[in-house]
Amino acid sequence: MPTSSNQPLSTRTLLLGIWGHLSRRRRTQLGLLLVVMLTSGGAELLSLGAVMPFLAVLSDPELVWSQPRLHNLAIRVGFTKASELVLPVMLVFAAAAVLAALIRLANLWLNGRMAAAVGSDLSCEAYRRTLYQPYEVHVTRNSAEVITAVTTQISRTVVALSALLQLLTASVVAACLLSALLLIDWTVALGALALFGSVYGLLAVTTRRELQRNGQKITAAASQQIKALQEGLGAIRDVLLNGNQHTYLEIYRQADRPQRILEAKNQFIGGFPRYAVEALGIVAIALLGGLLTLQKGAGGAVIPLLGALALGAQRLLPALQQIFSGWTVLNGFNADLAGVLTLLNQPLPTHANVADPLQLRESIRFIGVHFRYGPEQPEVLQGLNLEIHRGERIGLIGTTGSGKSTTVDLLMGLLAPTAGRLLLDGVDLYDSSDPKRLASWRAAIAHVPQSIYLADSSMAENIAFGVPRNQIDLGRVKQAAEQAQIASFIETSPEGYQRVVGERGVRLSGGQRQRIGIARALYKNAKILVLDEATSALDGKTESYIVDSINCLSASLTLIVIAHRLSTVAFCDRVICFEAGKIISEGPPFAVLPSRLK
Ligand SMILES: Nc1ncnc2c1ncn2[C@@H]1O[C@H](COP(=O)(O)OP(=O)(O)OP(=O)(O)O)[C@@H](O)[C@H]1O
Repeated sequence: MPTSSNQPLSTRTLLLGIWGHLSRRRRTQLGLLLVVMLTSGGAELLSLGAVMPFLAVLSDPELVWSQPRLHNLAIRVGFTKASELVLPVMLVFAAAAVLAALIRLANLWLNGRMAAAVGSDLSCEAYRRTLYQPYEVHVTRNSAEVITAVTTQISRTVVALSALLQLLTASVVAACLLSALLLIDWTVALGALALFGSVYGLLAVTTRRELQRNGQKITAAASQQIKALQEGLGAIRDVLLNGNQHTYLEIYRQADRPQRILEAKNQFIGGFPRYAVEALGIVAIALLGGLLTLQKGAGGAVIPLLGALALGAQRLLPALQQIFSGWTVLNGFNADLAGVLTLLNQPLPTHANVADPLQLRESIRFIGVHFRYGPEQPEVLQGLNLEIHRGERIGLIGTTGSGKSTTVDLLMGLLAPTAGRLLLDGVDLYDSSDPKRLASWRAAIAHVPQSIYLADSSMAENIAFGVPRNQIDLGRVKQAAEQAQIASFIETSPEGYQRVVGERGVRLSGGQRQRIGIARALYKNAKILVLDEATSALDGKTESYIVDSINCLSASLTLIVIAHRLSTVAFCDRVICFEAGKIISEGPPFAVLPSRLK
């Protein structure tokens, strides 16, 4: 399952793992973004460097004018007296500040765009890899956890990436500001670094564990929240009948409340040092001001130095705070990064996914097939031996849970045998020399499952399921609908095949949903048709019309019908009866069914 393990990987390892999934183009863009960050830092350096001359000229222009080097430079540029220096120096200072702000702004915008682009790449890649997982992976997963991973965890990963980019920008800016402060007064710069560095360092060491622990709990609660929503809304009929909304609300609340509280806690940890450190900064500057005045005397020499240091601190402290809060976000979202990385690390199948349908010539054969849903699970099929010939109509019957649906899932290549072999015309379905064999076999089969999933789109789109809207063959849709005995119902509505069925087909009856499912399977025009309790909601007359039209399809159509209603399989060539994962009897319906009907 795509959640983090109990032993969290370090944030660095997770980020490197995610980096490994980025395309070369994105990595190049991130490299260019680093250049923008460096420029941003350079601009900060420039604007801070411009403060000293600006304040020096403002506080005492004559002092500057009296410096031989500056004086010569000013004369060469065309100035004649000290007071003329004020305006140009002010303009240079303002221009440097505006330029620095513009570059930071561009940097901020690019950071956001880059985090969004990387987030979208990761999100699509995580979903792509999830979709490509074999069916056995899907049946053992909890869908709420998958939905949480593909939605919430990806969104939180985007926030973490954005925080990382801001952290990097702030680190470059802080390094540049510190270099400027080192040039202005190295003792003060080093003192500031030691003071603020140790405060933030101490906080980082003491809060890291808690941030990560909270993050893990938030992820688990987010998954519980989606589960609670799915359960409450999925069982809405029962909830309304039983009037137990409060029970479902309580389940939801128990997942939601701790999540919000933990999120607030992590946000507080990331934000609270700001106020403490700012106060510390002001105290340090006040102390420094007093000290410098005592040392150098009040007036002109102290003000520019103090001004530059104050401005440096005013810029440096937010940068340090951004580094810290970015770091807290990364650690707090550690569990989400781990979840996303687990999705990204899902292996992609080596065999092809799309292929032309396989033409079955003779038979499908199960030889000593065993199956279990997991290493710890009981055996569901126990040495199944069965041969189905091309064009045969086979009925599968038996007690509930005896393994009929599992058998057809194996037959369709959705599940692979735990032991034994499945042969198509004598060749193993999992023959490794033909990477297209499995996809080609799946393409040859149409299936109507026990519960049909209907998308909240039109009848036509639901029948031609998964076909892009502009490629739907409406003629084929109508033909399939007629064969499935649903055409007259669809055509009575003014919107006809464009009528929307509602989420999961809520606007339809159970029998109508089933007939759309049958029409969907018939649209595929497959040579092998599997009906798993596909007509259970239909009245006997409608069922027999459908069976008649399926029987007329083609002599070469191989039909496998699972049914509890024994009359449904009475038309089959052969009926196979299952019990506890084994075939207990098989033969023509007249031989097998009477004993079952007793
Ligand atoms: N995803 C799964 N994980 C674990 N066990 C499963 C899973 N799906 C089915 N089983 C188990 O496998 C056994 C066979 O189930 P299967 O659905 O094949 O039976 P069935 O004969 O089709 O039943 P029914 O007639 O009720 O549809 C059952 O005991 C069931 O509990």
